[in-house]
Amino acid sequence: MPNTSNYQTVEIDTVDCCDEGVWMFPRIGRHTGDGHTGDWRARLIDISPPISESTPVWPGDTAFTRAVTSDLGGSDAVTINRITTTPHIGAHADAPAHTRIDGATIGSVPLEPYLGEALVVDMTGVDGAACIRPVEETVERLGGHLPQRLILRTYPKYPREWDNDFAGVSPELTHWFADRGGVLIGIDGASFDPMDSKTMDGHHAASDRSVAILEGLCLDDVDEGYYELIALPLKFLDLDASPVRAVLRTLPSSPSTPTHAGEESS
Ligand SMILES: N[C@@H](CC(=O)c1ccccc1NC=O)C(=O)O
Ligand SMILES: [Zn+2]
Repeated sequence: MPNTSNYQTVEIDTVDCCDEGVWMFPRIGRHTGDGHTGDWRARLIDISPPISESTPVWPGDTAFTRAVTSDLGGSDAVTINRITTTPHIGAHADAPAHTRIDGATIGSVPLEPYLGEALVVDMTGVDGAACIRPVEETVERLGGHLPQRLILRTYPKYPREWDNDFAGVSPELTHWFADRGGVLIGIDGASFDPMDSKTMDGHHAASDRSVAILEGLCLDDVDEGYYELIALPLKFLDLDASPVRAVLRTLPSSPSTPTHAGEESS
């Protein structure tokens, strides 16, 4: 059978990030969309922090623990763990049910927001909640295109321990983005609202505008620019959130994607 796919996996590199590494899946192929032709290499960048018993969680929330219930190291035929954890751990998706009594649970939200083109914006120099101006500036600098997903980097280095001072997402940014067709906002901080919030305005703005929420993304070494986001929540029917395995796949237009226009790919 001829390979009719646009892409071929050719090798795997790893680059350090968040202890466990950003995985790079260099792929080579012919990209025929976006006006690009010829060979290019796509990388898969893992933006999920590792989950283990040392992963920080919200003070008072349920930490990750595990216990072996069946053990290959003993006399059992298989190894099985039992886990206990808050679903708000590591990279995770919040459901409307997290802040709304009648809100949808994570198992019943639509999946489209969690897959597709995303813009990563560097907010590391911004004080307080992520706001509109840096997004406008980045969009302007990159040629004016605003995709439906926005990923906000506020940490120069993702914290290994709990940080009380994470930046939330301003409700104004969520409304501005939703007005322009936005369907998802992701952030590296632990929550859309500051730790002392009682009103959860950042979460409510997202629910009001049907903007999906990702929190706890590890964006170390991710440059500003356009990527494909892949970060599906699990189908937990009754839960308020779900961990996600979040990755960014580079596009021909992503930072440092080499293109060799005109060359034939095999
Ligand atoms: N909004 C945070 C979680 C959160 O707010 C929280 C988690 C555990 C215990 C208390 C919390 N918030 C306020 O009391 C999140 O979405 O991950
Ligand atoms: Zn959360």
